[in-house]
Amino acid sequence: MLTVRGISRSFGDHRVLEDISFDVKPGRMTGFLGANGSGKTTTMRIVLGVLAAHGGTVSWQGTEIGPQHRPDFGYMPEERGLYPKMKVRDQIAWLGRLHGLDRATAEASTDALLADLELGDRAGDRLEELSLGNQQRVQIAAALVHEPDVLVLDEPFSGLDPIAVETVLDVLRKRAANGVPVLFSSHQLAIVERLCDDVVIISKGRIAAKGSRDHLRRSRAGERYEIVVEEDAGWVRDVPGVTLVELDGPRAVFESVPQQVLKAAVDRGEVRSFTPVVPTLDEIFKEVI
Ligand SMILES: Nc1ncnc2c1ncn2[C@@H]1O[C@H](COP(=O)(O)OP(=O)(O)OP(=O)(O)O)[C@@H](O)[C@H]1O
Repeated sequence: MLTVRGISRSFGDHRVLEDISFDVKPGRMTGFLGANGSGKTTTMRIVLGVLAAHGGTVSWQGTEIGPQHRPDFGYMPEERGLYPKMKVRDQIAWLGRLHGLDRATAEASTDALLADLELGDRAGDRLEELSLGNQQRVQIAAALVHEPDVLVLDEPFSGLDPIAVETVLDVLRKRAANGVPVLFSSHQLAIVERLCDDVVIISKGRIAAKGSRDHLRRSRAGERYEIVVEEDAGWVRDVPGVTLVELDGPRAVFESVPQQVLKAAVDRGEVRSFTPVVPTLDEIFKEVI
């Protein structure tokens, strides 16, 4: 498990991280969310050890991380750092060798990854000849080529079309299914909602919410319900104690006194559906940041 405890960091007088703690568990995809400038990249750089924290610790498998752990990590930095003029396959295999793989293993791993990322036919092209989305996939290959034990990916889905997102998702899920903890930042909340098991949301350098995606959503479901009836649901606002949140013809979203609303609806005629409203990650995000 990757454990982040009490991390703080300032740049000059500007405190950008304060008491950041979370876990990235084996086999789980952890989405790291926050508005622009909230401190995601700074946190990930500290996790990787490329930036020092001013307080707190980062541990991997119970040991505080140090340079000896570098080969265990697969890192996709925010500032993408590959060589535009180098051929895709040569570049990825070379990175594999830099991480200690022998030539045959590096090449085999490169070929398998390029195939999984649907880049096999671009293997002999120079990076600069690829579209931005395909260059992004090459960056992902670069982070994965040495079969790292833990993945830290800064915005791996930015710039990908929906089909490419699926391709990359499959590749990352495969790693997670093999027990690799995956931490990734993203602004694409719909993707995070589908993909991640756990979520960490930071706001202005502090943890705003964290936990399993499902628990986070359920725990914030609160007292909100949706009812759909046969005809206009405007009467819901007249039920004593109710707070009407939204009304759209036969559909009403409201808070409190669910039993009374349901009983009134049954008395009036057919109820099409009656469900608690579980907030989306998008709604939780907007509420906590
Ligand atoms: N090297 C640096 N020197 C000074 N300030 C920095 C430095 N790196 C980051 N910051 C500041 O730290 C804060 C957090 O930045 P960071 O890049 O971690 O945010 P982020 O959540 O990754 O944002 P984004 O979503 O826009 O990528 C910002 O206010 C940024 O200006």
